[in-house]
Amino acid sequence: METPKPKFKTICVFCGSKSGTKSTYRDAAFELGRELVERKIDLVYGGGNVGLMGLVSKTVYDGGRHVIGVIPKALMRSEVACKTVGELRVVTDMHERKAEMARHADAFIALPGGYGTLEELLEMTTWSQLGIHDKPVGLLNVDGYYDALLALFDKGVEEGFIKPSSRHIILSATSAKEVLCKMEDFEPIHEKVASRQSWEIEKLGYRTENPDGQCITKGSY
Ligand SMILES: C/C(=C\CNc1ncnc2c1ncn2[C@@H]1O[C@H](COP(=O)(O)O)[C@@H](O)[C@H]1O)CO
Repeated sequence: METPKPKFKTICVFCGSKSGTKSTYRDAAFELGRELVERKIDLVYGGGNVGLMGLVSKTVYDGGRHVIGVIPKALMRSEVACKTVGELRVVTDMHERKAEMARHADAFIALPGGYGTLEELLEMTTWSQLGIHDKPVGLLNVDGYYDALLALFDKGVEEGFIKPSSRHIILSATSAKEVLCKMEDFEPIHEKVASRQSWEIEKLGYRTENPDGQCITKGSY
């Protein structure tokens, strides 16, 4: 019997530029890296060699998969270029970085992290809500790190700020295997809109079109 084609070719991982205080965060980063290798999935990420970012990228690279790091000029220092594994793409700013990471990825996963990780996770969630992309967004809730954030999203639904259907954009799980399974089963919430719109994220912006190819939304990140 033929092995089914892997659903994702490249996954973008958002995660801390620090490793956190518990070894479970490092274990989860390593486990995710190994799981990507096992499933023959390539990695795109923020390009740093520090914290959980460094751990995931090294694990995927050492496992023989392709790794693309996308880093803004301002964060780029010569010692980083030497230590970062895989292919390094230098972009002009943080906005271009996010668009470039999204363009390369078939799906997104966030591990524990700080403001940078949260900002990336929430932006990809917002783009999904708006129908700018229809790629799965996974959240690895290691050791309950994201419990408070998930509770806030539930409150957002209760208080009428988040649509119940949008609450399901973020696919949360406690292990790499589980989150990847959920992502494989993901059905885009914007199925109709997405099929009517063609979307593309170019280096400096995005554009969505109606079925006649006329531009209906255009902007830059
Ligand atoms: C250049 C180096 C360290 C500087 N730090 C970062 N390098 C690359 N990418 C980064 C860096 N800091 C944040 N990011 C992006 O945000 C996320 C992590 O931020 P957090 O606040 O630590 O959660 C991460 O996904 C990156 O895309 C030396 O390598």
